[in-house]
Amino acid sequence: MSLLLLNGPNLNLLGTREPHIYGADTLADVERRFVEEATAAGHAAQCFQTNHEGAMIDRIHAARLDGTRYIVINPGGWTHTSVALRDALAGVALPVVEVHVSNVHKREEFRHHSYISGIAEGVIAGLGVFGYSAALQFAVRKLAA
Ligand SMILES: O=C1C[C@@](O)(C(=O)O)C[C@@H](O)[C@@H]1O
Repeated sequence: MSLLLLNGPNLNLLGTREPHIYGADTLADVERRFVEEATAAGHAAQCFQTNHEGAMIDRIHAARLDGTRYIVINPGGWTHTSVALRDALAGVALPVVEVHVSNVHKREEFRHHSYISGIAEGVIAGLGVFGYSAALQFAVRKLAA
């Protein structure tokens, strides 16, 4: 296994949640595409979504030992609140790309700050669900370099 896609709280509602902001694709669509695109690029992939911060932190810790070489994460609302999530990602020392479906910088001010960006290799926001594919392509390139 080499690529890990993580989605935080409320992203299980993709496709039905505020579709004018997040679009019509579901999380299942996003995860299927991620695995297909990873496979096409010669990498295994796993996907995980949770609404529970401790469960996300446990999954990140497990990534140390399961062959994960790159993490793509949409931390959802934890982006703007969670030192613990940042510490978990920093703690496992795996490269991270942070993805936001919406352009958080165009939205409410409380969405402008991210606890995650400071430890991420890159940040993608506002490209819709294509952002996950862009992050994957970037990770694949980095792993080949
Ligand atoms: O849950 C989310 C989704 C989000 O991460 C995005 O994908 O645009 C943006 C966050 O501000 C929000 O809390």
